[in-house]
Amino acid sequence: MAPNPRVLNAFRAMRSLGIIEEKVKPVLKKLLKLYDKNWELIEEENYRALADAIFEQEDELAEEQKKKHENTDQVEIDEEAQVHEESERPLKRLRLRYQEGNSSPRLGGTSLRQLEEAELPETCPRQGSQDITQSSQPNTENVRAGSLPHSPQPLVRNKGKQPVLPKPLRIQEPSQAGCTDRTQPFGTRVAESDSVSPPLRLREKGKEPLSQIAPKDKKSISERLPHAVPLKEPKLEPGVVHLPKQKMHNSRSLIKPKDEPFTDDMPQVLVPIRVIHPEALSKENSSSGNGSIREASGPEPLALQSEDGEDQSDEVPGLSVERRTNRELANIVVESSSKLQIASSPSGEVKISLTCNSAPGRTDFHMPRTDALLKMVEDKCLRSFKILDPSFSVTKIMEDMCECFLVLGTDSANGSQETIDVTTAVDLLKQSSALDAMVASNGSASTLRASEAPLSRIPRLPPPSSEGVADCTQTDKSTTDNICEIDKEQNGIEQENSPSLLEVERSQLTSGDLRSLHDVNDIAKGQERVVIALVNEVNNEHPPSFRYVPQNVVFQNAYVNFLSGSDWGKLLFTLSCKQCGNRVVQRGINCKLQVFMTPGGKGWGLRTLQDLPKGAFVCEYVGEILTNAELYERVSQSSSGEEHAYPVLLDADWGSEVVLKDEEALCLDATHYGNVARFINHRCFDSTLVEIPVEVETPDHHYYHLAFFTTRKVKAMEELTWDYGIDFDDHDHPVKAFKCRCGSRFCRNIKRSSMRLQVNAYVWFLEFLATLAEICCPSEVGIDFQFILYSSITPDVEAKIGRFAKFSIKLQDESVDCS
Ligand SMILES: C[S@@+](CC[C@H](N)C(=O)[O-])C[C@H]1O[C@@H](n2cnc3c(N)ncnc32)[C@H](O)[C@@H]1O
Repeated sequence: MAPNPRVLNAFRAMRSLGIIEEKVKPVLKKLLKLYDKNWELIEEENYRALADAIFEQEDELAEEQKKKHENTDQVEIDEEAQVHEESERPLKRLRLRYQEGNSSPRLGGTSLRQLEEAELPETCPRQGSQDITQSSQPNTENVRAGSLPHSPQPLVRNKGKQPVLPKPLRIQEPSQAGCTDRTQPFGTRVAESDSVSPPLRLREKGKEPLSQIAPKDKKSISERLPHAVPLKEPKLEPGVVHLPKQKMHNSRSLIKPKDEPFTDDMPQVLVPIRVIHPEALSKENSSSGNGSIREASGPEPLALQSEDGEDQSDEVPGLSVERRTNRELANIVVESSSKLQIASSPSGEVKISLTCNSAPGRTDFHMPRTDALLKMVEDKCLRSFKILDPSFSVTKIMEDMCECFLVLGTDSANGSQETIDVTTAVDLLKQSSALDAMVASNGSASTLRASEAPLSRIPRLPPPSSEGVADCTQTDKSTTDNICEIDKEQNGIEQENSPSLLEVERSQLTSGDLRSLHDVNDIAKGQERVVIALVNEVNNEHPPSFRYVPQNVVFQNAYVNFLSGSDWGKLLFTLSCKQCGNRVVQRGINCKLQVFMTPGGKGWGLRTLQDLPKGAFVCEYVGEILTNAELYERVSQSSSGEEHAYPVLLDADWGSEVVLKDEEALCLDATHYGNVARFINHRCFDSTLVEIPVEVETPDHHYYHLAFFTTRKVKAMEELTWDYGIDFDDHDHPVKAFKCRCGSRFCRNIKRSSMRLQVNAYVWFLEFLATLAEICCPSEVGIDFQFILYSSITPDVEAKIGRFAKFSIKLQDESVDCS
């Protein structure tokens, strides 16, 4: 009998991850049984469930073996335990989470045992309710999730949530007819003087009572801070964008993007992130000028340098000893001259090992080097890991996954040694943003981290001071020409407090750039692939004061976890799901944009100079990564909300029962440091952009990027807008929302008659249902929704709803009670 092609495909998929058939077979059998032969569940996400189940089984086997070993030699136990504890801790913690019924919202993170316990129909990742909340995305044509009648978010998040298997992203880039991914909204600012601008608030989903995320005994930042923009989920072309999970937000929260990352099950090691800056790959040629693609002239400036390496963990309340230790370790590793080796033996075994030699001459990291710490590094890092099976090929994976011109080592085909010196690897890595992402987001424990050392990382900023950015505002305002001079003192302060930051910026800017804060011909000062001009044809307002950074920067205590694991299989598998989204975001802005003074009183805005297709990546929301506590501090210290109109909360603890403290939860504040996204204005309805969270460095939920994608075709010169999700009726908010001038038909800031509101609510609801049906019931499944529409609904709304075949619409001359 001919082999089942689906089985063969499964084998093939696993083979590409380095898993041999012998290992696949039993697990596949089991899964098929569990899933009642529902192949789709197995095939989803490039066989993620299968791969995870295999990995899980391997882990369990290893655990068993370890136990056996422990029983036979008690003496060895102690030593072994010491050695293994560090690397295994994350896994243990992970399991603990599962045991506690915490997150693991995805099938991918579910063990076989769990699968057995689970009721398949319930856990089906395609089940409507989960996917719906996850993916309902506001869009011109579809429901604005934010306006949907969501039920209140339970206090305990995600408990009982069914696993959700995100579909692989299929990204289109603007240059190639569109891109996709996930973005995130942000804040508000006082455009005119009629209101105080609140920080960007969570996208309020209609007027639902949104859940309290904070512990009862303590007001979280989201409660204390004013308006924030809630995350809304894009509903782009089915199959094109993978939509993040959506959560309810406290209407007082700042923006909290939700996503359903792929690797809830991955082990974590808490170490400071050392993000490899996405180097632009090949630069595209073009003419310079407004919005044009910048012509490449040599290598892209290397990105931001890392934090200074100070033992800041000590300053961070609540940081565990483990975390500190890992931070120290990481610093030490970076500090040392390290050698990363990836090798495959003739028998096919692949090993990754790191050797660390103290480099006494180096002074660029401030972490004190002590013998004890170095010893720890040696104990815990100088190990080789058996990684994968014989069919695993470093070269192939790297080439396949990163589409880069990286060729690792030699003679992989004949099984001889492939060895990459870390320096060589780093040089090569610099040329591949995708590979950067891979290393950054999944670097195997302490192994790959070493390779980051020479690369750029998220810079850590000194606290803002009165002489710092704020002064620059003054300088900026007083400048009459188009250039805002940087306050000299600011530089001095930064130099003193954070030499690394200055160094980073120097590496990014020409000496001429260093002198100017804003160049209206290119506010990005050459840091983006494109030139972004700023024009003001409306009034005399000067360019705003902030420092342009193309990439997020870390402020003070913000602590970004670096998820890692010693399992390359997991690493690569995860990447295979995420690479597209990450890559498109990391490549940076690729379309022609312009900052302009809006004629409608919204202040500066952002527009496109070229037609954009639906689903095109526009830009990332870049700012300072702060803890919520730091943001609160900033906001409470500022006299007006205006200067803090740009923060966005990251939903750092979604997918977990654990409520992060304000000292741990993160947000992005583009007030002082930001990119072009800080100019994107709010629009209540029919906004052109949607925000999508993208995990680039780490698949945990603590930190991620926010990327903006178009929700529809956007014409050249159209303003790019985003629904901040502000509840303009929330008058209890500590900070009053700005008066919305979005001008959209369904502006939420316009007083309407109750009848009108009722109609609006009803329309929103219908749109929601339509989206829901579209997402969870693809065409092959019919849902016969019967709607009775209020007859005064305009023909275009009717058409919009009517286009979903699943809906049959009946018009009546009766009012509909929307409640
Ligand atoms: C993230 S900033 C957007 C850029 C801002 N317009 C500027 O000039 O820098 C958010 C601020 O812009 C203004 N804004 C954004 N959308 C608006 C809208 N629809 N109506 C009025 N003001 C708006 C508000 O002052 C808000 O606090």
